[in-house]
Amino acid sequence: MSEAATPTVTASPGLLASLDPLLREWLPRQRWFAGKGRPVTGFSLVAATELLPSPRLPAPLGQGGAPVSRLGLYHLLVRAHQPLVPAPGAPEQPGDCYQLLIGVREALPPRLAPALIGHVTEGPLAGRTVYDALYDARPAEVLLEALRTRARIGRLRFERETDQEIRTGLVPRLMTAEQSNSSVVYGDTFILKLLRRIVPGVNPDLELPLALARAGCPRVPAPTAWMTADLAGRPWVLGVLQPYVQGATDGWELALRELAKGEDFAAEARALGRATAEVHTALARALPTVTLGHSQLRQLVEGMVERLEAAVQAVPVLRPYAPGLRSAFTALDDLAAEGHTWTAQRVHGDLHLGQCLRSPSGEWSLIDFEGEPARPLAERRMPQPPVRDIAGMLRSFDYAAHSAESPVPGWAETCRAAYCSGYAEVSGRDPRTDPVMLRAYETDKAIYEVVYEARHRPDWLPVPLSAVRRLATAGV
Ligand SMILES: Nc1ncnc2c1ncn2[C@@H]1O[C@H](COP(=O)(O)OP(=O)(O)O)[C@@H](O)[C@H]1O
Ligand SMILES: O=P(O)(O)O[C@H]1O[C@H](CO)[C@@H](O[C@H]2O[C@H](CO)[C@@H](O)[C@H](O)[C@H]2O)[C@H](O)[C@H]1O
Repeated sequence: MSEAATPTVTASPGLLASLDPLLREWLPRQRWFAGKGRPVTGFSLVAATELLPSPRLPAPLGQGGAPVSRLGLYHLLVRAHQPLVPAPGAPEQPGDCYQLLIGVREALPPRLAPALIGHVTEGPLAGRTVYDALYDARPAEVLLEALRTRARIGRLRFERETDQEIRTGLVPRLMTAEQSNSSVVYGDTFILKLLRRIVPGVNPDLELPLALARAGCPRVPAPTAWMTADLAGRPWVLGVLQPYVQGATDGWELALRELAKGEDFAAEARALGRATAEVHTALARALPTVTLGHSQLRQLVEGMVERLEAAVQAVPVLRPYAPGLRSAFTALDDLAAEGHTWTAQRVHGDLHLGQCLRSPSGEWSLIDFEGEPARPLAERRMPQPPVRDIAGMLRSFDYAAHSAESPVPGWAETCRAAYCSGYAEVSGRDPRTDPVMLRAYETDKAIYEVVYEARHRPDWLPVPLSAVRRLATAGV
């Protein structure tokens, strides 16, 4: 029986207490930590699974003189407690749940220095060093082996599509790019995305690619296997394994490369429009669609107005544009009041150039169907007008044009037109024939981007702000 398939204990008394002070320091420094700006004041354990038993001190010899494993491995789901606001004495509450893979060693070899969480001084792991085990080959192999063998370990469930095989001996490497989650590439054959912030229920990052692949849509890397936790009778999606598109370039990189050469991007933008329409058409066939009448539209518009108001509070530079931006939303409500209806369906939910991969043979795939992670899961899984994704891509062309070292006049406009034409060729619907909905979603996205940039990349703030200026006056 492989180590990964060995049934193990699902909790180790005192484990979390001994890690607590180290995690309080380490967790907020991670790129994927969603509660930035507020301290972590404690943790509660959602689930703990021992995947490899921890080394004993001093490291003993096993039977026949063979050394016993020097690596322990825990899979943890922990809820971080944080104050509601970053003020001293503010009431705290259990917040987001995070997935951690904790490696335990007596000492960390230098190659694992970037993975260090800290040295444990108390409790069952006292005297050992703990670290983010995804940086280490052996723990990453344990996960792949569990997926390959469809293991069940404690509450962890490793599933695989019945017609998909995973061969052994694939060498893992952690992707080090700054991301919302953590991904490990295995021998350039598979990529395992481990979700970091975990929510109960079906996650669209598995649900949608699986539905698309099963419907025969070739525009997504088809999930090969996935990992869930069975908690309180519900599956919590923890990770998805997909084929790795070797030599792929993402749309953002490609667009910037073409811009630097002064080239237009129309042919690729058209292909991206076609790919988006293929995905939308397949999603509309595979999953429910609904008709949005006035009352549903009103709710949608109210959501947009609320986000605008919250954004104005968070980023006051938006204030002078608020009336113009609001008019983009009320125009939509007016159209609905006249009896206009729209079809809503499952969509990508956070589409931009960085979410599109082009293979060396020129085929486009869409990835990362998680939606906007900050929004509640139920909202992310609701049918929505497909124009939402289109607006996301149009914003992305605008971002690329603004990021060019030497601007190419008309570049974004050409991309927009080509993308919409490509979309119309496949779907039969040109998004430009629905300008009120398009403006409303572009406005909503630009406002989101203003908040995102103010929080994460203040140097980029002028990019969405220039769109805000344009969109605030577009209806006047
Ligand atoms: N199937 C794939 N083949 C090749 N590279 C991929 C694949 N899926 C994701 N990637 C790479 O991994 C990066 C992160 O993936 P993504 O799903 O966007 O994760 P995150 O939610 O962490 O941002 C992508 O930008 C892309 O470079
Ligand atoms: O990468 P995520 O899916 O987590 O998305 C977040 O980060 C994106 C930036 O990395 C941000 O996208 C914005 O910047 C992009 C260029 O870097 C641009 O192509 C997008 O159009 C623009 O929205 C995204 O908004 C945010 O959710």
